[in-house]
Amino acid sequence: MKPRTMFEKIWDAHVIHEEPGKPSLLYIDLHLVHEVTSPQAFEGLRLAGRRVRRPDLTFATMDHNVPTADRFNVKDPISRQQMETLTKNCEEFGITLADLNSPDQGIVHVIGPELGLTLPGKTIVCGDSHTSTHGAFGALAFGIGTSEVEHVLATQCLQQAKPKTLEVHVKGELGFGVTAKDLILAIIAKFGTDFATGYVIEYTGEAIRKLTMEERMTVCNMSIEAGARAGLIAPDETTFAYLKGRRYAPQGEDFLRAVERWKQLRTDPGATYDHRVEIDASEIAPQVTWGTSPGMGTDITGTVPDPDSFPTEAQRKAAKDALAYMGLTPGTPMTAIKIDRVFIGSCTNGRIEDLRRAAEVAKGRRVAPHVHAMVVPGSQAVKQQAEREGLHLIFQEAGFEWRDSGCSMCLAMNPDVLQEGERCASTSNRNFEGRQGRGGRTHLVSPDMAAAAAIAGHFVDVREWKREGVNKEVLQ
Ligand SMILES: CC(C)[C@H](C(=O)O)[C@@H](O)C(=O)O
Ligand code: SF4
Repeated sequence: MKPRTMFEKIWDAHVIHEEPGKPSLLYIDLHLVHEVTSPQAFEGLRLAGRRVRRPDLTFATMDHNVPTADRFNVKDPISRQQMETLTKNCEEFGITLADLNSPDQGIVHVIGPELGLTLPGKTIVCGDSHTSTHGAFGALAFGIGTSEVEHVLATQCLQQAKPKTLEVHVKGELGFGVTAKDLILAIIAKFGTDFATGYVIEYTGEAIRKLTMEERMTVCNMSIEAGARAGLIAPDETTFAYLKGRRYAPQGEDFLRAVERWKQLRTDPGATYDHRVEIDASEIAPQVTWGTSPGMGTDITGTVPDPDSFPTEAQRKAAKDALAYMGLTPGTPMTAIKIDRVFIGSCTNGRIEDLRRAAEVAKGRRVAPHVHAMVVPGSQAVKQQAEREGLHLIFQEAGFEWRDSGCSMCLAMNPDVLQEGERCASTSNRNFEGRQGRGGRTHLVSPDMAAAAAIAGHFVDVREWKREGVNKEVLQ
């Protein structure tokens, strides 16, 4: 048999029908549902008198609209309606729902892996662009639109044009204090926000193999910000160890058999990708974005760029507009940018390891007096775990707010929003105009960098803070 990439193996195993020049019909193994993109889909089913084809392969949660300070007090009428509608729909159609009372509730892309719903080799869809997160397990996972949500609910199948394959090879090793978030931000800054349009990325190389599952999720999460349909990382011992014992993962003998199958998923030697790019992890510094797209970022040691330094007219204009919106002046050192708010959370960086990293930086220090900082666990399970480890106390003692799980300030769909002109160090994945609130200014960073910025009141090179023997007081 011809050598195949991991993408081709998963694709081939799920194609139900194929015709030249037409999209293929794919079988979907797991359909994740949240309150924002599902109401019309269920309504469509109801109008057509259809049932959900596989309620057992469908799993729902509420995340975008959930208030994180007082979660049962949903004041916004649209938010409340979306959440109530989801509850009603799940009851009527027999779908398991992690609602506000459930210890399983959380951001859809955090709970799927946590519960072991996300497994290697599966096809996974959700009406949400960051479904790419689940690719960290070697699952083909991508976002779909509301009409497609309805189609999958009704049939458990989906029409899809076959994407091309792109290898992003990450050689070397990430340096001290440099995280998976910095890696993906650097990849997007280097190759652009559309370099992977039409492709499924497979991340390969030494640096990727060394990442933990949570770090791999951070990388795959932002594949969509590079334009990719999905991101994939081959499952290995790290993956299997993470999945072992998870509630919905195969158990006992079944697990061992599954591992044998999952091992076959990796790209065969000699298989070719449609395109390939390479980056050296050892050359990456902690990143901070300065603009209004995730690709507009630079090293913490750098400066706000001069729009005139960009090669094309379109880029020059985009940079100029972005700096005007962000209220930044070319040549300003990144470390001189003062911030008002800090948000640590989201499906990019709201998992336990992210909170541990941030807590390590925050420990024994104080949030700067002019900064309002908050930590929002990605799920209730993450929250429980963090509290067992005492991380909440570290954060609270340092002056961070400690919240309940939800999308929170990743996007302005709940009470956590930036005010006009406020500047935020955020561990989320999008820095578009108005993303965190009208007129709000978002700088994307790692959890480590966000925690350090909260304390200093401006961006700092967290590597300095992490080096042993350094006098903390002096650095502040
Ligand atoms: C609300 C939802 C449809 C949206 C998405 O698809 O990604 C949101 O999660 C986001 O991050 O912008
Ligand atoms: S945390 Fe942000 S990116 Fe993730 S699903 Fe929620 S809104 Fe979308």
